[in-house]
Amino acid sequence: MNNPISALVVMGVSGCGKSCVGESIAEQVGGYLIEGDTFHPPANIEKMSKGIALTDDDRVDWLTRLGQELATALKTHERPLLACSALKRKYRDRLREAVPGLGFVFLELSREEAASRVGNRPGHFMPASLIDSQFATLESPQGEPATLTLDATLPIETLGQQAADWWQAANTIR
Ligand SMILES: Nc1ncnc2c1ncn2[C@@H]1O[C@H](COP(=O)(O)OP(=O)(O)O)[C@@H](O)[C@H]1O
Ligand SMILES: O=C(O)[C@H](O)[C@@H](O)[C@H](O)[C@H](O)COP(=O)(O)O
Repeated sequence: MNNPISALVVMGVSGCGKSCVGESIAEQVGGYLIEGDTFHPPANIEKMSKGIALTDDDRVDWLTRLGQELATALKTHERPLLACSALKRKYRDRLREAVPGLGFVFLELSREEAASRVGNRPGHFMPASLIDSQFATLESPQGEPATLTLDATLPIETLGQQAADWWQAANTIR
């Protein structure tokens, strides 16, 4: 008997592809994507724009809000997804408390590739100078329940397909 996955978080450091791959998964499964960055309070955006890394305290209310958004989406939409860095175990556990059966897709990327992507992304508040702090904060989710790790250098469509297949397989009654 497998454990079904109710909703999915696409996680990892800035630039790993959470938004792009989240969109691709949503397209492939007919899902509803919540963009976590749009729920940061203005003070968090201001900090990051100035090149100052967020602290645990800065992220508490944001994570609570994201848990609420996901829980609400579960009632109103089929297959909700959340694009959210979710860098630490305790951040992920906060989301799991809000949404039982939550799955995580971890997009694994090197520091160099993440810095290059963020440096070349126009019109975004996140500076490449914060990449080091993202990696310093990151706790890999490998070994945690309902977690899939993918090589974030694969094409976006491939990543979307792999995640969609994994989600579907978890929810197929055998
Ligand atoms: N698998 C990929 N291969 C090549 N480029 C990618 C891939 N995923 C994302 N990108 C590019 O990297 C940048 C960051 O992607 P984005 O989805 O915004 O990441 P995140 O939401 O994790 O910060 C964008 O310019 C995007 O086009
Ligand atoms: O927890 C954090 O430190 C932030 O959520 C951070 O991880 C996030 O990456 C930024 O908001 C930039 O947005 P992108 O992840 O879309 O680059």
